[in-house]
Amino acid sequence: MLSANDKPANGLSPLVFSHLSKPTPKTDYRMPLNGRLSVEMQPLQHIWIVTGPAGSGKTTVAQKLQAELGLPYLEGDDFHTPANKEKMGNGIPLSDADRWDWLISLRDAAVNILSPPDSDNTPAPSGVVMSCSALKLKYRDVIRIAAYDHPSIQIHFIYLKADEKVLMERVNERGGHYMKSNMIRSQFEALEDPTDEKDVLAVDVTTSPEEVHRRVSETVAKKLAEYN
Ligand SMILES: Nc1ncnc2c1ncn2[C@@H]1O[C@H](COP(=O)(O)OP(=O)(O)OP(=O)(O)O)[C@@H](O)[C@H]1O
Ligand SMILES: O=C(O)[C@H](O)[C@@H](O)[C@H](O)[C@H](O)CO
Repeated sequence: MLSANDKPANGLSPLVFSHLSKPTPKTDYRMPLNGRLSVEMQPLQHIWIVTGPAGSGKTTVAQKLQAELGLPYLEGDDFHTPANKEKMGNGIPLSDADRWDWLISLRDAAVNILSPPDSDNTPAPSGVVMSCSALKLKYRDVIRIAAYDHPSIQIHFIYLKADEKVLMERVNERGGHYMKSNMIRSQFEALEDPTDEKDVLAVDVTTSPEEVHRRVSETVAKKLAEYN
């Protein structure tokens, strides 16, 4: 159950850092200096980050969600350097240092999609869906910086929850992907379960893809209804 403090108020971003102090909303210099909209009136935009260890179904879920919401999509795997992919393909887990630039580039790509240059003559989308394992709290915090810098951005992690055995089976059956089942143990070793973080929507994915999609759709719809 949400408390009044959890509800988004008047277009201002709710604080997504559960462990940092609340920033004073800054003037957004993307707004025209003589702009008629005050910072508080900027439309909210959502970043939906489908998260979880390898094999949890991030790509499967995120693609369906982006189609359903009609939003642009960023596939986290596409942002890894060839060196990172080669490392994972050779069964070597990524280090924090390997993941740092990847997380920053993914976050910046999401922010850029939400703020197309005026010259594009395209309206800014109301959100973006991305897949990103974001296994540790500090990795999720790298993404949360987007909302810290842009108070109109709302961050939502959709955490796909399943145990190691289930993911091992799924990845074993999947062909043609650099990430093999020998990496699942290390993914769980790195995982800091995000379920209790304020901006996390946890979904049990130990069920069929159709049921997972239904659960995710329902969870996202409920979250969006809080903004009405
Ligand atoms: N609910 C499900 N039930 C059974 N199999 C599933 C389910 N969801 C996804 N899969 C299958 O499990 C495998 C992993 O799914 P997917 O590639 O979407 O996961 P991922 O989290 O994006 O993985 P990675 O992080 O390694 O890229 C795929 O073969 C996919 O078809
Ligand atoms: O943080 C990581 O170790 C990586 O991001 C992996 O999770 C992969 O990108 C993905 O899951 C590969 O299949």
